[in-house]
Amino acid sequence: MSRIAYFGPRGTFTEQATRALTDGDELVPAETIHAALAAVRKGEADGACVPVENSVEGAVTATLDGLAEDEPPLVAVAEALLPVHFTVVTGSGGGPIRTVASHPHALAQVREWLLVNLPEARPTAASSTAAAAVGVVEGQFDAAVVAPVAVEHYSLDVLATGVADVADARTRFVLVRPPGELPEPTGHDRTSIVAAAANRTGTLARLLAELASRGINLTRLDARPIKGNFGHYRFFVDFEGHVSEPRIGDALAGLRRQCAEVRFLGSHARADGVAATIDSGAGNDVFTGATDWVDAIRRGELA
Ligand SMILES: O=C(O)C(=O)C[C@]1(C(=O)O)C=C[C@@H](O)C=C1
Repeated sequence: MSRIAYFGPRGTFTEQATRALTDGDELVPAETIHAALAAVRKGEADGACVPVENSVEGAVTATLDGLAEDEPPLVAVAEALLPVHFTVVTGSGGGPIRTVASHPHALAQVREWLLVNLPEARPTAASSTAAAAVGVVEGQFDAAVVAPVAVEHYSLDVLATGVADVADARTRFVLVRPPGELPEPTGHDRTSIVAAAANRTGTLARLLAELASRGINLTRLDARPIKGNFGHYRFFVDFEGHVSEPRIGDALAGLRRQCAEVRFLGSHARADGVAATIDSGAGNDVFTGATDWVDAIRRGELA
């Protein structure tokens, strides 16, 4: 049985994702994303589950920075995609609702609902949706916007369920571990890297050209500042394919040549099961064939 840390406390969306990604493992809540990742780095947990991106609010920056900056590196081995529909809860005491707390991502995803349904309540940021639930139990806030799983853990009154300004909102979560055996390729994989490229004309274009010229489809591009170096950025690039494929290996080698600093963040199956689009003339057979051709020349068998 593995010990898996997750962004908690108990009752977050991340707990729901962790349950979906594990089977009989011991799940250990951590108060922050940083603490969940640190538990793995310190050897206190075998893996950690953290949110990466939300379809409404975009990147979860604490996760991106934690994966890019801290040592030792961690690698994503699986992902989960959860529909994000919130439950709005209150304490059992009744009374007027003057404050409504949640994770900033959650508050941003229900802003219109709050304006219509709780116009008098002041939105207040909490470290996670579940931390907001705890705050309601402890009398700090009158209401909270939480994950459905939170009502299993805390004694709260449910005011509304299925709350979301954007009906199709989703968050993607990853399970990260120390580098080790990689997941098998499935044909519907995602590879993630973070690269710090030199601040020169065309650097980002050259980096992306390594993927485009090999017919590799991007699934996400984010930039985060390199702290203490104003104007310098790291680029997070997710793309279709698995590092074990010749075409992806070739692209990674190209990226390595372009960038002073590249960190491999994992290759694993996509939760949405979308198969990689491979342009004609850019399949693995073409890459293997080209390498075989060079090898034959080197052996003196071809000209
Ligand atoms: O606070 C939680 O419940 C989380 O798991 C974090 C998080 C996020 O980081 O976006 C996850 C999903 C929702 O979009 C709101 C909050």
